[in-house]
Amino acid sequence: MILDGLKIANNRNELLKEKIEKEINEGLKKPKSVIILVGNDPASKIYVNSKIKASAKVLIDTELIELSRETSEQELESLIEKLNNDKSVDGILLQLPLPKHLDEKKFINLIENKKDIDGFTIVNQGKLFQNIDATYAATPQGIINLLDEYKIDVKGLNAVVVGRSQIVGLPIAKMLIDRNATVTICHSKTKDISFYTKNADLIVMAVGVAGMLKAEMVKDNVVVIDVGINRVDGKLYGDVDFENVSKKASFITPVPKGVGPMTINALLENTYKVSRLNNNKK
Ligand SMILES: Nc1nc(=O)c2c([nH]1)NC[C@@H]1CN(c3ccc(C(=O)N[C@@H](CCC(=O)O)C(=O)O)cc3)C=[N+]21
Repeated sequence: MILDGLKIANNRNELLKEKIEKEINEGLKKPKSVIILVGNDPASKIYVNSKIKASAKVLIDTELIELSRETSEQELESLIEKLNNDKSVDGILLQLPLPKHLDEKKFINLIENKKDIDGFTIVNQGKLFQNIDATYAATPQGIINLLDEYKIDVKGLNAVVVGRSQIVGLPIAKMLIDRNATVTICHSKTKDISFYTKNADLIVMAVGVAGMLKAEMVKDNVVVIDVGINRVDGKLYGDVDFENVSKKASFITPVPKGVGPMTINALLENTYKVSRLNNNKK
């Protein structure tokens, strides 16, 4: 069965829109996020545009600030500080990757925690790891929302996460542990990934290698979550050999229309959340 991320995300976005609409009628301000895009990476532009479109549909205002590839550290720093201090701005999203001369960690952590709709700052990441309510990273949160919507209970499952990034692999592993899965994290130096995946009830692929998870690497009835977005000759592929793995899987996400739209939905839900915390200060 295909886990229809697009449909679920659309449903959740519709509910969010109704909630925001009602609050606007009651006199509250629209939530507002600012997206900072440095340089003109074509993939980043596509993602940013889809975030702006999705925001408009749920009545969240967005402002896009495009900076040149040559933006200095000083310029980016003062922009983030200005947005931190602007009470009309609820959320700030610094689109990654940044050009090489700009240190991503440094700038992400300049964003005020309460405006960090990505959940990427040290404090918000730390709050996830200490089970304190916060904005959590959108892709792992979106995956959990998708599993919840399909009532897939991960308790007691052998879960294998392939990929150990700060923004997907590590936080999804933590979220799955919290839901009582037994989690193994594999990565580029793992000797034999299929040793782990063959015994897995749930696999999260988040590495960025097109078609890496093959049918012979999984058991029957596995649940497969594909976070990969790999563009090959203009076509989009996940990290899973979908055609063959889908024959063995009980549930599987497609690419596109799987995790991607759920990520955007989680970002919108985070934006709404921070805006309502910020509201009394406007
Ligand atoms: N600060 C920051 N926050 C992010 O959340 C962030 C980021 N930087 N940098 C890049 C990644 C990537 N990302 C995606 C979001 C949606 C889709 C998405 O909706 N994809 C569509 C397909 C879109 C297409 O055709 O390319 C789908 O899967 O159906 C994909 C990728 C968010 N990211």
